[in-house]
Amino acid sequence: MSFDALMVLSFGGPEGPDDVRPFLENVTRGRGVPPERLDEVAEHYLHFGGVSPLNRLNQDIIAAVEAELKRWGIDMPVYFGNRNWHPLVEDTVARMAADGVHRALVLATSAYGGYSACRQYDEDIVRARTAFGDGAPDLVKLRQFFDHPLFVEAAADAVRGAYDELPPNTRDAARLVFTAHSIPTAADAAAGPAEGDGHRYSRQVAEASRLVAEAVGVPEFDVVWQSRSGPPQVPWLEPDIVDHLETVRAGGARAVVVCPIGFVSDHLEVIWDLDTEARQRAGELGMAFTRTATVGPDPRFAELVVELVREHTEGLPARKCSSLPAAGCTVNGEPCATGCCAPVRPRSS
Ligand SMILES: CC1=C(CCC(=O)O)c2cc3nc(cc4[nH]c(cc5[nH]c(cc1n2)c(C)c5CCC(=O)O)c(CCC(=O)O)c4C)C(CCC(=O)O)=C3C
Ligand SMILES: [Fe+2]
Repeated sequence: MSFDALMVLSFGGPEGPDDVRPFLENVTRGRGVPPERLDEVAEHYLHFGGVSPLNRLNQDIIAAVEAELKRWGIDMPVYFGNRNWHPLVEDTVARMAADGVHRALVLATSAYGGYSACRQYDEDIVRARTAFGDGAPDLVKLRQFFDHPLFVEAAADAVRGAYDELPPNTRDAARLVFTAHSIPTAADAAAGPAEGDGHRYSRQVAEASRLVAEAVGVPEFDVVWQSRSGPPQVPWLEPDIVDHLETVRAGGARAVVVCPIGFVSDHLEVIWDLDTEARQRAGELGMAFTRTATVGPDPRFAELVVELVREHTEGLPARKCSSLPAAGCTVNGEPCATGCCAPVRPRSS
């Protein structure tokens, strides 16, 4: 099938101190995130001058994908739109329509299923198309890629690189720990098709972690969570990385290699929650700490994106390393299966 364009659809992040509050309001509208948590997160952004690294990193990804498309002789402009900050997906879809785009592919910058990682990007697509009205371009979302060999290989190389950074005398006693964004346990239970048994997000994260550890040849590792939000009485996936470091130390480790397998880019939750908080906790516990690079800047990430594009334009077979479903390919934001990854709204208190 032919497509006129590719849109990279991401989360968005503030570009300066004055953006931080309105950005956070956009992210958390109607989601029951307590104001104290918002104050805390605003501080994290302000610590970096109110600028999230995410937008620039996405621009870098776009430049690499443009070059890779060109290398394959694929003539496809790449657009950029976000859920929560400028350029907002609504504006991008309007610009695409004005440029004469009738049908486009969409890369959501998350490898996984689940409401926040997949279905919410479908909602963004619906919102943007509805805002434009008649004549909005058709938008076909690329599938989840957590077990694509290029994703796994790029992450595995990053893990190898992180081991090399550890003081040599700690390497043999280092523990490999994978992290992904925590979500409410109810959201994880609802992840996947309505008819399925849920937990699509946590299972895919565990599977990606297993594949990467296997590629590196590390037999024992942990999968934990980070960046919990929401009110304390609502259960989220646990343990948290910072708490988990104590368990790692108690197990006799002298160093920890943390791989943020849940993310494509070194965005704020990676550089704050891992490089600042987790690193500090590891130091207090007397452990060496290294955090692996995310895969976004690796040339294999752009190769992966172009492979996903070619699955649609050339019928290229989907390469996968696991037997877990890689769903999330949707048309105009319709769920990929009945009730797939339906939102679990927090009960308002
Ligand atoms: C699964 C998942 C991903 C991975 C998939 C993907 O990448 O899409 C992800 C990515 C990201 N999350 C990000 C930032 C934030 N997430 C928040 C809040 C939340 N995240 C959630 C889940 C996820 N989040 C959830 C269930 C909430 C609770 C509120 C709600 O139900 O929506 C909040 C509110 C404050 C708080 O932390 O409480 C912020 C600021 C940024 C940008 C960082 C930057 O600016 O550099 C990125 C890439
Ligand atoms: Fe988040």
